[in-house]
Amino acid sequence: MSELPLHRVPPEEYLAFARSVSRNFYEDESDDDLAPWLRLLREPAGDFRGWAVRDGEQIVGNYGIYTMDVSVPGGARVPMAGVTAVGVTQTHRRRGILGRLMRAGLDDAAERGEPVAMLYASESAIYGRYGFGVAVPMLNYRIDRGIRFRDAVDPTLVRPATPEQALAEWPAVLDAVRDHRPGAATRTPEWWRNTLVHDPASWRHGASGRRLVHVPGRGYTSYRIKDDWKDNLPAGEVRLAEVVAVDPEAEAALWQHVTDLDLTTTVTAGLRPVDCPLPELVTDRLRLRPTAASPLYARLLDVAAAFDARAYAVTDRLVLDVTDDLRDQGGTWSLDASPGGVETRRTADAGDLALPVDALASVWLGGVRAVQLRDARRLVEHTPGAAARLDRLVATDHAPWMPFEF
Ligand SMILES: CC(=O)SCCNC(=O)CCNC(=O)[C@H](O)C(C)(C)COP(=O)(O)OP(=O)(O)OC[C@H]1O[C@@H](n2cnc3c(N)ncnc32)[C@H](O)[C@@H]1OP(=O)(O)O
Repeated sequence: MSELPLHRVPPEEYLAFARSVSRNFYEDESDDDLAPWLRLLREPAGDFRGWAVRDGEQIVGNYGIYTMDVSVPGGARVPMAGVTAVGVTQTHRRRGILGRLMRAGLDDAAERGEPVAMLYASESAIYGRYGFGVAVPMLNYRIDRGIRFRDAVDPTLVRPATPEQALAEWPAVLDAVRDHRPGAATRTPEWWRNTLVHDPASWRHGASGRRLVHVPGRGYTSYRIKDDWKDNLPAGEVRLAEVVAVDPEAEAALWQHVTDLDLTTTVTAGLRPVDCPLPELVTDRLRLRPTAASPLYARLLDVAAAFDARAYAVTDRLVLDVTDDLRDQGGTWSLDASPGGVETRRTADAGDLALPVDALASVWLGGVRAVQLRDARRLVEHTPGAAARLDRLVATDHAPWMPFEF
């Protein structure tokens, strides 16, 4: 059987592309529901790239990349291919269509000089084979209403925000947080409008429209409330989109606000950093129930550029013996770093440790410890103590964090 044709999707085909994405996620979105997303795909500032495989007139495979950047330790921003909208029609699965789309997307990203591709996976078993490793582990919290805080913060700090105010002020708050949080991306103007202004009913999943509140210039959150009643008593759920704050007082004030809203009993907060201050803000932490969130995965496309872009905690030199079955990033790399500078280059020296490229992506932002990878037999130490030395080298003050999905 001949291979189905794969092509780069031009903007005039984005509606057919979006319909295909929606179908492959088993969603029945109307063209009206898809309109805000289409505006985002067509936004010149977004520079979206899409690929599709066709069978006759029908798109049977879709794959997209948002042109983004990601913060790295030290505060620099690195170009990043944000892989999204991956799907293959039910009747065409397990014939290698995703594999072909993935190769096309990663080739394009590498040619454009993006040293890393990142994605959220729908199912965790899919992307390791393409060299993606967990780079930003995160937590979800389910929180009881009325949880007690150690130190009460002035509740009047939290103010309602209009979408216009939020559009004007919140991007700068997110950007300031990225200076000390590796792993975070930002949004284009149209993306912010989809986050703050546009709100079709299909995005609400039975909950209210968004409520926007902020500590002006210092922090923000938006949430929906899912109204519910049990035994004639209110049992609503506050569904937080993201809580982002520059300073500890603003963060505490926002948590205090969202965890004591009348007519609710529960707060759900997704995609929190593993060092979220919330458990330390409260006296009764067992009323916070953390579970593992869907992590952000990374695929290194240029090991030297990715490791040269970030800052290091101590001075050391390690040789990493990397295997990469899919692309050209395998081989021995010398990582020669100090708080003052870094040089990552290919070397003929023997490796202090050996690991696959997906495990190297897990270590890149300090999100997963090399010692843990060694203990799981995903990294082999040739020089005793090399894994712990790598951990000391890549250590960061704050854990990596990506506050939103894409
Ligand atoms: C970043 C994102 O957008 S995540 C969203 C991903 N999309 C979805 O989950 C929507 C529903 N699922 C789908 O559309 C499809 O099943 C996809 C896109 C996940 C996979 O597409 P396919 O064309 O079937 O994948 P393809 O045939 O290229 O499979 C490649 C390999 O991955 C494996 N694989 C594919 N899907 C899965 C899965 N869900 N779990 C485990 N392994 C998988 C295949 O078995 C195959 O393995 P092999 O190379 O050892 O034979």
